[in-house]
Order: sequence, then C-alpha cells, then structure tokens
Amino acid sequence: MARGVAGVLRRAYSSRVRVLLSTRNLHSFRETESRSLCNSDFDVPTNRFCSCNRVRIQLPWNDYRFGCFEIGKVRTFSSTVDNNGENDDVEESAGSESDDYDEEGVINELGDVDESLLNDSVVAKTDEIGSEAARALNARYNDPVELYRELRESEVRSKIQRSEWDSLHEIFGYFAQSGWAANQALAIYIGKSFFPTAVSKFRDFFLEKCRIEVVQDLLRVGPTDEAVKFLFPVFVEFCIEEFPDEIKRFQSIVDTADLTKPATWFPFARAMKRKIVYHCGPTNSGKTYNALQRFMEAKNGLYCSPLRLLAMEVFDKVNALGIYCSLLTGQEKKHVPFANHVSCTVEMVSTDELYEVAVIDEIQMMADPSRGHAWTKALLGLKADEIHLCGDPSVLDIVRKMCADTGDELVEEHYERFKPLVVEAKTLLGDLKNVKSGDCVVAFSRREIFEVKMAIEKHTNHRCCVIYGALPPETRRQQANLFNDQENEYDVLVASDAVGMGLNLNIRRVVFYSLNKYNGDKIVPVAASQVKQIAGRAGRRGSRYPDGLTTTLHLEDLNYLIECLQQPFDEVTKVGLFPFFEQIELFAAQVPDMAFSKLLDHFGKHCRLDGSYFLCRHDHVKKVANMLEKVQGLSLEDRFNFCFAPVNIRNPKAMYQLYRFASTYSQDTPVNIAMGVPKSSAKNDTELLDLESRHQILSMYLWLSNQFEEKNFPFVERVEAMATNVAELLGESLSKASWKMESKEEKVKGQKKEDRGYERPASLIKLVNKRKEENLV
Ligand SMILES: Nc1ncnc2c1ncn2[C@@H]1O[C@H](COP(=O)(O)OP(=O)(O)OP(=O)(O)O)[C@@H](O)[C@H]1O
Ligand SMILES: [Mg+2]
Repeated sequence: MARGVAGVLRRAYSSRVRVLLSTRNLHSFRETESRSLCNSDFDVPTNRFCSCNRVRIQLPWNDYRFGCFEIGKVRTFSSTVDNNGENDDVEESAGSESDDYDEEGVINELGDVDESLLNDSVVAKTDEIGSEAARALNARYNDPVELYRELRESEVRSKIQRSEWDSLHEIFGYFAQSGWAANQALAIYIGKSFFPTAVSKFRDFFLEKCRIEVVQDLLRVGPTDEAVKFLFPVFVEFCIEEFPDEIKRFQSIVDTADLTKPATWFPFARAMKRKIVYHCGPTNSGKTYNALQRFMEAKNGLYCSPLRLLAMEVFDKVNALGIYCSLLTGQEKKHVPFANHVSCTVEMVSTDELYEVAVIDEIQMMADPSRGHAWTKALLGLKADEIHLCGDPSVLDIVRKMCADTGDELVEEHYERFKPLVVEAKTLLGDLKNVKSGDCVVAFSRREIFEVKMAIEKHTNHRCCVIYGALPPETRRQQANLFNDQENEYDVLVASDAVGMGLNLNIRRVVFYSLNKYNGDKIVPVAASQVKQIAGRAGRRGSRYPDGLTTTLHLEDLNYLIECLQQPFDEVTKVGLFPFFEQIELFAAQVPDMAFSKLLDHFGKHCRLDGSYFLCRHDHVKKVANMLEKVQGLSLEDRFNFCFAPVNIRNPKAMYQLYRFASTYSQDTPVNIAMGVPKSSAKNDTELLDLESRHQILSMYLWLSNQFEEKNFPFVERVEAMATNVAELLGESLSKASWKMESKEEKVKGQKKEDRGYERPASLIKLVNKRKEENLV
C-alpha cells in the first residue's frame, strides 16, 4: 500500500472521494476530528506538504504524536459542484500556519499559476449544459483506476477529428494551467518544474489510448475545472506509474530539507529530564549574576556567551574566584588544568558533553536573524541537568512552547532593575563640550566614533577610550579596563552597539550621539530593544556609578529615546534555525553538481519549518561561497567550513586572504599567513584600518585552524603571537589617536578639503517624525 499523503490521495481519488486540504478546514478540523482520522484510515504521512486554495499547508504538522495528519475533509465526490465551498462552515483562521509558511519554497514549486484558477471550491464556469455533461461524465466513468487501466491496456487508437483534437489540446492546456491541479500534484511529489512536462506526457498518453466515447464525453465538458477534476485522478495514476524516479527524487529533496521538529534532533537531550530556569528581566537586574552563582556551585558547568568579550569577562571573573574555568571561542582554546567549567561563545556549544549546569546568556538572541540558530541549538540540544537562560521577556512565551515540546521543566524567575534608569531631559544640547566624566557616548559607525573622540579630546579635557565591532576583543577589553580604571585620565568611553550586551562597565551616563544606524542596506532608526540594551549599560550595580542616567546629544532625539525605553518588549513568535552540515550534505546528494551557494539557496527554498522557527539569513555565507566557487578540490565539508569563517565580506584584503587560504588548503599544502606585523602603532586612520584588517585575517586563520587539521594550519603559535602583537598596537594607536578623519570623498579623490569643523548628520528620527506629521496633515 502506498504510504503517506500520496497514498491517501491516491486512494481517495481512486474511490472518487474528494480530499480537500485547506488551512481553514484544518484549523477547525484539528481539534475535533483528527484523532478519529488517525485511528482509522490514514498512514503517518511521509511527505511534508500539500496545499490548495493557494494556501500552503504543511503536513504532518505538530501532531505527530497522534500519528495523524490533519487533512481537511473527505467528501464524496459528487457530480454537482458545491459552490458554497466547504470552507464556509468554518471560521476564518487569522494567523494560521499558512501565514507563517515559507512561501517561496512552495510558490516556486507551483510556478506562475493562474490566480483565478486557484479556488478550491470551484467557481462553476460551466453553464447548465456543462454541469450536466460533467455529471454524466463522472457517473459513466466513476472509477478512475479502472479508466486508467483501460487506457493502459488499450491498443486501439481512436480516430479523432481535427476540431476534436484542438479542443482536447485546449482541455489539457487548461489542466496544465490549473493551480488547483498543480497544488494537488505536490501531494504525490510532482513539483512545479515537472508538472507541465507530466501533464504534456499525460495528454499524449490520453490522446493515443482513449476511446472515442470518453473523448466525446470529455469534449462536452470542455476546458473547465470540471474536466480538470475528472482527469486529475487518472493523471495521479499515470504519474505514479510513469514517473517513479522523478517522484522519488522530488520526495527526497523535500524530505532532506526537512527542518521540522528540531527538538527531535537531539535524542540524548530529549532522553534527559532537564530543568530550565529562565532568569527574565530588564538590563542590570542581576540575571547573569544569579545564573553564574549556580554555574560556579556546580561540579561542572558551561557558560555560553553572545560575545567573545563577555566570554572572556566570565572566564576572568570565575577564575579570579578560584574556580578553574577554561575559555573556548572560535579563535582560542585556553585549557585551564583541572578545570571542569568552560566559558564559551554560543556558537562553540557542544551538545555532546554532559554538564550539571549550563548558562545561556542573552537568550532573546534566539530571534536574531543571522545568529539566532546558535541559541536555539543550545537550548534544544544541551545535555545539562539544569539550564539557566538569561534574557529579556521577549522570548519567554516561545521558550514556554519549546519546553512543552521537549518535555523539560520550566522555572521562571522574574527580575526588576536594581535602580531605575533616569532619562536626563536636558540632553547635551548638541554640544559635546557638555560631556562629563563617566559618560559613554554611543555612535553607530566607526567613522562617527572617531569624530566624537577627536571632538571631545579637542574641545574638553577628557580623554576617550573607544570600543567598536572591528576591534579585536583583546583591544576592546584593554579599552574597557582603561576606562574602568580610576587611576588614569581616560574617563569617557565612545562606543558602538558592540558595548550593548551584558558587559559591566563603570558608566554613569549613556549619551546617544545619534539613534540611526546603517543596517547594511540603508540608514534606519535603531530598534527599541537595542536602545534599551545599550542604555542599560549605565549605572551597573557594584560599579562606581550605581545610579544610571541616559540622554541624547540633541534635544530632537530625546523623544525617540524615551519612546524606546517605554516600549514594552516585543513578543517573539519565531526563533532561528540553520541546518547542520550533515543535513546540507544529505540535501546535496539529491542535487548533485550544484554550486554550493546555489545549494544553500535551494535548501532555503525547499526547507520545511514548523511555525515557531525561521531559517537564519545566510547572505554572508553565500557571498563567500560565490568567491570560493572557483577553488577546485574542496570537499563539501571543507567548503562549508570555509564559508562559515568569520570574514568581513566588505574587506577585500580579508576576502582575498580567505580565498588564498582555501586555495592553498585545496592543494593539500600547509597554509601560511604570508603577512607581517607593522613595527609601530598607527599614525593615521588608514594605518589603523590596516591594523584592524590584519587582526581580522589573523583571527580568521586561528578560526580555520580550529576547524581543520593541524597539518593544514600549522602556524598557529606564530599567528597567535602576531595577533597579540597587533591587538597591542591597536590599543596603543587608539590611545594616541588624534588625527582628523578623512572623508570618503577625500580618500577617493586623494585631496584634502578645507576644515569645515564638526558637523553631525541630520537626525533621521526627526525626518521620520516630520514625514509622519506631514502625512497626518
Ligand atoms: N546579588 C548581587 N550581589 C552583588 N552584585 C550583584 C548582584 N547581582 C548583580 N550584581 C552585579 O550587578 C551587575 C549587573 O548584574 P548582571 O550582569 O547580572 O545584570 P543582567 O541582568 O545580566 O544585565 P544585562 O541584561 O545587561 O546582562 C553586575 O556587575 C553584577 O556583578
Ligand atoms: Mg547579563
């Protein structure tokens, strides 16, 4: 017996029942009738989706445990078309699975279908005569299996007139264009690209074998939905017999791109009875502190950090308290002898080790469009008796759902800020001269950071430390220590959002220089959640300034800041997922010879996800994959690893080095670094950029050395020493930095413009608000 939906459909069609699959039906049906269905006729489906009404639905949904899938309704296929539609008896289900569905995947399979033909309840195009003819047709040939068998066995070729021939072609043309048929065909794994071919082969078969009486009966129905519905069951029989390989291939593609039920990917974690403790609250409320207390008490533990810098902070703190703790990031492995505790970046989490206590910090990052999958994997896969999650309330609901899926016990601990964050309404009145000791001025581009630093140092007596993303964590840490330390002149910090997560600094007041950010595509207002995170760096408990203040440089940005701080946390409905290499490998086997970047795209299009998950963005990986396409001789796994190397894709030098590393590796030659370290610190911005870039390349080498065998990346020690050296030079350079930033224009033209003094870009928030007001008027 055929298994799965294909089998069900086949039987359903064969026995002249109509299977209606629609989300609306499903929604109401799920609650009431699915159980009885599952116990009676239906197998656990093996395929993943089926749809109609241009509503994508996914089978078997979340009801695997009942061993059933939710199929709309099974009705006797009557010759009268039910124009009221089977959907009328159920309520519209807003926000059903179909709304969340990965549209692209299935639409691509459906192709450009005629929207007007997508109605499940067929709009009767036919007139009375047509309906009468359809009824007669269905009554006469009420067993499609038999009709198919008859066609198969027939050796007589009917004499068909030219005009009849043309009309038949019209009917089959209508069939090929039918969205309903294309959708239904998915259930037997006839994909979009193959559907027209299948119909055309079916047409040829039909024309060659069909008795003239059937032809004439069909011609009376004409190119209508009725004809399509009549032909479809016969088409199913034909496809199943004629195209087993195509069906199998498409089925394998769909099955191997299955990312549903991620909780089941970790059977060992599922076999455990884990206790999840959610430390839920705003910034500076002691979440991480309390989780770390449990971590340190445990006989062994794992701390998962969102940042290398924070992993280092915990590594230092825990060791300083006398608990041996190792450090593990993509770039460094510091094994402390006798250590049973590990502080790592979340991407480095191993789901093989067994821990008494694991801490996953900043759990709301599960919803991050690019990196979210690492947190999701840690939560679902960690083998720990106790897992402490620290984060804001935005993912609380979804964590509850995930725990219900995994069967873990969830304990919620809610926190309040130690002291309220106070907004200073006065602002800095647009003048950086109003900066005070203990201020952290936040800007969102490297360029702005330096402009602010230079302006403050020129117009006041303050000295500034800087922290931004392109700096190595060692240098960021050195700058943070310099700022935290009272015994020096560095009393102001200028930082990007790199300062936002979890860090504990001696900040009295966070001043937003601007609240706009380049998102890789355009300049947009900074998201409220991020504003809260950054502002929350002020007034940390135990720091020199336990009372936190925040404000903006300009009065015009203040309202936006207040708005952000007052906004409740968004409720996250989906968290990130990304396939493991093994899943990509299985998928790749279904589409041999496909370029890796295309393969990822293809996976994205075909993958199936449950409603609570999204596939993380991988544009960055695709760009690297495209560049490495020319490198021959890399296995799929090697390519996968190279593509995930931490590289700034906008840095041509770093991209070139990655290309060189991959090429050398592909020739099975030891990869060297072929790069020197400057002798002295940077004297201008270009030299500083060069140092940053060198460190990124060294860091990439170290990351790769952890992915590949030592024989391929043998110069780790030398590279580590070089990286330390460059990080120190960067620190020195930042302390001395007093040069004027060149504008991009000047860099391009190689000419200096007259000093126009300090000018801040216009407030985007202000512009947006103005436009809003204008629209309202
Ligand atoms: N019970 C406590 N005793 C002493 N110090 C504490 C206590 N709780 C928290 N702290 C200190 O308060 C500061 C903020 O705490 P913590 O880092 O745990 O906040 P958080 O809620 O995790 O903030 P964020 O959301 O910014 O990560 C830290 O320096 C921490 O050491
Ligand atoms: Mg924290």
